[in-house]
Amino acid sequence: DLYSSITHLQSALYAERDIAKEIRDYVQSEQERLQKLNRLADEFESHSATALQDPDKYMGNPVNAYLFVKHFTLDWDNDIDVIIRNNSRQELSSKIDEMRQFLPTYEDLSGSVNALLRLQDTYKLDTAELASGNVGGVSSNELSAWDCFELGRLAYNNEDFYHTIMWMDEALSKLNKGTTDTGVKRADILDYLAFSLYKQGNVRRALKLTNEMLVLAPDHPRANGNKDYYEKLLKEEDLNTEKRGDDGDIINNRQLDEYRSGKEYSTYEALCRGEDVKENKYRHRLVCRYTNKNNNPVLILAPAKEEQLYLDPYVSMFHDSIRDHEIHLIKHLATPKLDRATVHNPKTGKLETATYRVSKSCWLSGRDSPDIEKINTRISAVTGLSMDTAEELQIANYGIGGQYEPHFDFARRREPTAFEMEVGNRIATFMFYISDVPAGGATVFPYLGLKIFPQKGSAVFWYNLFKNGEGIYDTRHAACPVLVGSKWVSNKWIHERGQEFRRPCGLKEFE
Ligand SMILES: O=C(O)CCC(=O)C(=O)O
Ligand SMILES: [Fe+2]
Repeated sequence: DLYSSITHLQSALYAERDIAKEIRDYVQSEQERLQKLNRLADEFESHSATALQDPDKYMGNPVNAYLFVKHFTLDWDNDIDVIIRNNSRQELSSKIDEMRQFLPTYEDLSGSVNALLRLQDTYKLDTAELASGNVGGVSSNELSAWDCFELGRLAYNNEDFYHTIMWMDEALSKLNKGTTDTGVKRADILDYLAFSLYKQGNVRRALKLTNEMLVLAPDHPRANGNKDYYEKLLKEEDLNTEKRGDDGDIINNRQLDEYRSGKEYSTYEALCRGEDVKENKYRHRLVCRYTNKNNNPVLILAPAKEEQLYLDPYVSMFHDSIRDHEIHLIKHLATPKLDRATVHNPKTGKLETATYRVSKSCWLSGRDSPDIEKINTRISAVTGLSMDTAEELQIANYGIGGQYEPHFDFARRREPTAFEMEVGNRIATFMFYISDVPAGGATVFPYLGLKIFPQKGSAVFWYNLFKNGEGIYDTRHAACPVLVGSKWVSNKWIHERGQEFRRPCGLKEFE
């Protein structure tokens, strides 16, 4: 999901605008064509009316006969046919077909639904709140009963009955509130809802809803069969087990938690929601300070504003460490572009304007711009580390739901290729936030209990390796799913080689 990019959907917005223009042009030319057709009908009417007064006399005139015949042969092919035929409609639909490549697909639809459902779980978002257009405090468009129904249906197709129930319930309640929705019928919602409830073990409510459905659609074949089946199941249950005592809504968060195995994942999700999961051991010793390692001249006028976040392992944040114009440049260099170009179309043999998606590299170096080189110099000044073995600046853009699950930035012993690298392992990570994120998208360290919410222009820095070269496993970290907005980060990985004098190796972890 690292690159689940929002820029793709943004390109679709341009395509939407262009399609609107094509439709307007089409309507305009159609209106002109219809006017011409009207005039043509007028001409035909008056001509035939005159001629039919005395057809023998009229056609007996050779000039009249010639003009009449010419009208339906030469004139027809040259002018009239063009007016009658609707070429522009063909043209419109082929232009729209051409633009389809930029428009969202069914794959995007299921991607966006999966993202939404995942966010709903991670951030414990209430279905009704979400449907009313409140995404964790940020407002969005409201969902209609039909929108909720389709969301539930997509979950159902993935056999995700848990979410099907939530969204079908919401579709029902929207319908009950009497929104003027024609897209979905109550019986259809009940159909999906009842079956999903049965699948999740809630036979009692499944039966109740199936009975309700049979009132609306008495001849529904599946519902009649299901009703008998559910009744049989419940009778057996009554005979074999004690009563549960309620109407058995056993779908709750506890079930979901059990489904999500592993404590790390739940710590990760709790941190993402902004919960405090651990006391920071170093809280009383952390400082905010101006740093200038090695009295680097780059920083004498504007020392780096450092905020320590953790001491062992060392994690800190550098505020205002990249300028707006640099951020602008980085995004510009890294964004896939829609370019218009005039090209030769082999089908028509003409020069035509076409729209292309031009993909730019997500890795930037000093070769791309001298400003990127300046950024390197600054990272070196701030961290005191050499940039000789730093990788190119890596740009990542996370769209809605985009996340990066817990991982290490250094290579483990069992990944031999990384150890064969001449530049060594990744000794440290320096990561810029180059956007704000309205909701979600924190960087979290589950073992340290650290949660860092992106601030445009700030950077996070940490060491991945002890002085003896061993990996610091406590640096395991993750990027939380983006709830609202688009998150941009830019990573600089710094390697061991070249740091011999700046951060000398030791035999132990710290000496
Ligand atoms: O985007 C983030 O917050 C973390 C990214 C990260 O850990 C990585 O790219 O290695
Ligand atoms: Fe990372």
